Amino acid sequence: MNATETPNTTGPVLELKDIKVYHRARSGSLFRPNIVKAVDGVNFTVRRGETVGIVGESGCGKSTLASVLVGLQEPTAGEVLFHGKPVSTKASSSKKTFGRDVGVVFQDPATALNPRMTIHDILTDPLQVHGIGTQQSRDAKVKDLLSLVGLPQSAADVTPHQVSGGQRQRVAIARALCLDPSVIVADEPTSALDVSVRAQVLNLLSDLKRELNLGMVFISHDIQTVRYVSDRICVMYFGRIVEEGPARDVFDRPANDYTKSLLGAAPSLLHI
Ligand SMILES: Nc1ncnc2c1ncn2[C@@H]1O[C@H](COP(=O)(O)OP(=O)(O)OP(=O)(O)O)[C@@H](O)[C@H]1O
Repeated sequence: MNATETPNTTGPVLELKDIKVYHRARSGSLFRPNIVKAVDGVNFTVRRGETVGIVGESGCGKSTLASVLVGLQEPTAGEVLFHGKPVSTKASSSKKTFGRDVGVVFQDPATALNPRMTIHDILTDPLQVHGIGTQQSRDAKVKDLLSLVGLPQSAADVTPHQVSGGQRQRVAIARALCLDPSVIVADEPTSALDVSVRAQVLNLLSDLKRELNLGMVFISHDIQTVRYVSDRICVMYFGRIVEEGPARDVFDRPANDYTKSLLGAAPSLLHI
């Protein structure tokens, strides 16, 4: 992606403009293809120090949107702006620059982390790939990251499968932070975790956003979880954002019928 080298620090760090991702469905024919509009004209902005929550039911396009946000998918139409400048996933050298500035946390740390690598190596690998630092400075970075995410220093020497699920997700968060990104995209980061540790991971993400002044995009099917961490909420339905606003307003005074139905169906915060 073609990220800018001289960031504009006052405006949004990330901006999506009329993003569309269309797929050709298997059910169509060669001459009359059926088109699936996975994302259909999405606009939103993320500023440093704020969490934007994206919520919607399965199939509404959240994962597709996440893959556009982290540069894994080229949109059919629309523009991603990073620090005010357009980026393109087609330009591979600049994609690397953008990739450094957007950290990603996926749903399941058990599959997202290489089970054969020690946590030390998992955390130094992105630094090595980008040719950043010396062995000594990378080792120091691992120490800083482990304490930042609340893991003991001894965790560096073990593999992901030797720590608990909640600790594994902390490792994944540390890895997302190791290149000092300005934005984190967290796609269902607590859905694969035990209920008992979900709140801890959510609190960690909120603390890191504040401490590091990160922009954060938090994606979940669960409106209660999204409410817990988000400053602003975008409600997605069939590829579109049908409601957007400050988390409290969306929660207390939902304007859209779909948002109301999501809220009506949501379990209490105790279940997150
Ligand atoms: N490669 C593809 N080809 C055809 N249709 C696709 C493709 N990828 C996604 N879709 C469709 O696009 C829509 C949005 O999918 P997406 O996975 O983004 O939704 P989601 O909200 O993340 O759902 P989930 O939470 O279940 O993953 C769905 O109808 C899905 O079937």
